[in-house]
Amino acid sequence: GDITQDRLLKAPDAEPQNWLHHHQSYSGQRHSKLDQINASNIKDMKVAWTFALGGIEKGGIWPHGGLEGTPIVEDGMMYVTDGWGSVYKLDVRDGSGKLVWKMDPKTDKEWSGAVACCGVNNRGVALWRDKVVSHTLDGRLIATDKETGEVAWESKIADPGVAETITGAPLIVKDMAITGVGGAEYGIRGWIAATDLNDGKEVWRRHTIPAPGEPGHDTWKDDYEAWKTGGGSTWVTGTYDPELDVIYWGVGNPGPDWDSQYRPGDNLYTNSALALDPATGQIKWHYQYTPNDPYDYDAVSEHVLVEETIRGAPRKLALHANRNGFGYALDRESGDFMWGAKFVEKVTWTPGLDEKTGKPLNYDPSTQVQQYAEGTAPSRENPVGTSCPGNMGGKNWPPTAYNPQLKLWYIPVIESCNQMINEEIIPGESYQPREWFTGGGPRQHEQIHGSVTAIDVTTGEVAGKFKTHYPLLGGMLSTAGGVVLTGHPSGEIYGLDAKTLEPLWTFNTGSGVNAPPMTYSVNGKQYVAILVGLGGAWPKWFVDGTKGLEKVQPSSMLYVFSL
Ligand SMILES: O=C(O)c1cc(C(=O)O)c2c(n1)C(=O)C(=O)c1cc(C(=O)O)[nH]c1-2
Ligand SMILES: [Ca+2]
Repeated sequence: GDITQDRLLKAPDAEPQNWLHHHQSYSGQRHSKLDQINASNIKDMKVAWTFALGGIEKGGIWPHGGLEGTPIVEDGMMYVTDGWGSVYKLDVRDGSGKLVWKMDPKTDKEWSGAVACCGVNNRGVALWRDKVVSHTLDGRLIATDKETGEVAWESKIADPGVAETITGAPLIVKDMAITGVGGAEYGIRGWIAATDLNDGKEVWRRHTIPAPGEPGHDTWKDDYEAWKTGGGSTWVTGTYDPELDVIYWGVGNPGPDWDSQYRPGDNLYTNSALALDPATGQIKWHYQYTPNDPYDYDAVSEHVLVEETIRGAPRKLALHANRNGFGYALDRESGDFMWGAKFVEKVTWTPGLDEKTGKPLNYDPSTQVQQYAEGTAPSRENPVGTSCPGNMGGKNWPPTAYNPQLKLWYIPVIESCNQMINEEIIPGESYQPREWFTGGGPRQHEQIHGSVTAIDVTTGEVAGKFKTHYPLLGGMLSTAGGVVLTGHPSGEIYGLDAKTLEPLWTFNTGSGVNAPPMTYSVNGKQYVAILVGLGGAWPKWFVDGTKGLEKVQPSSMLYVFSL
């Protein structure tokens, strides 16, 4: 069918059998109304069918790719991507998956695999009108005919000359594709771009690091143009509130990551939530989580839009689980801080958040280079800092889910601490286009674990934890059947009770899971689908902190379950 703006708006209620948005709805709740599979019968869930994708060839510095995408399903047709951006259309109507077409964008593997900081990643497609819209790691936006699999047009929107890459799925708002970019580890100046889907032309491009004269530029206090290489990537798909007509998008870490002395000041709009006007890309408000970040605690993660009563007043909220170990509820009309919740067991870099402002308690607005807790931040004087969460964060990109009946928000957690090493960046000398510009790097030093942590959104309190041996690198699905699903890097998929987080069902896929589950229904039967294949940042950044995972073999499979 024709995917209109009206259909995208109504999809989660009007057609719960389909999954039309990357985050399942504009609100990003990843909560499905389907309830055929529920807490009492999930124990009987079995493999219905599987499908093998490609995309695990080596490229550049990466030993192999993995799968991180969320499948999209419309009326019995499924669209999935592999890490190199090939799109597969599968006919899933008769309880199996048959390939209809494959669109291979012929991504430049050597180039893009050499400048992707964190793996050969592609998190999926979006649907618009009669097109499938997707990104490639080498910086393109592609519109493919849904019926034929022929490319209708493509547009180069990121600049390979400065190592800009694209790993996220597009967000479709009013005939535009909204795209974020990666590359902060190479000193890019981040942006969010809107492309007109009728002709592939740019509508606006909002840089996340303000130029001289723009609001926020005065938070870059150096005198050698650190803003030009200031990072602020935007590599995770945002959300959209159609009533307020606002796009919410998270911004990544400042560059260089671990030499915060190179970039004195708060470094707006890095590590911030941005509320954007979809017509112009103007910033309506911003909220910065970790000013002058020395740890790589980015804020790229999705902002989940929910409505709840807090301290007696109904609020429109944006929920965000930050790499710094805290979950936040912001009032999404004003950007005001509502509550903060520590969702990891161990946070060492700050004693907590200010109750009123949500800023780290040891944030000092009168200094230009933040110290935070002693010994945690790497610096030129003390090059080795040790901090919890570690540099992968208490939660990385894998999406959260929200159950509006239970008012519970489920976070896929990484429990870690690690050393981070400072290397001084020399103004005017250190920066080379397409060269690493991190000002140091991480070192793992202890085994990393994980959990699903549930937060009660009305209070901001932790309501439950399901502990996992390895960090959760995949993401969450919540359903009206009262279950929560997630995958584990050593191959298990868990179905948990939505209230108690008690495991009700486990299945081992035989490889590692690095992608979020989704659900759909066809001919009256509900299915749960998940891509399987461990890649992402893990093969390069995580290995010493996750003993045992080196035995997990690369794979590139789609698993689909039903009763
Ligand atoms: O700053 C950036 O531009 C950027 C981009 C990406 C990416 O696009 O995948 C990651 C990161 N940073 C990052 O810090 C990180 O931990 C990470 C993990 C992953 C992954 O897919 O597993 N990507 C990225
Ligand atoms: Ca980063």
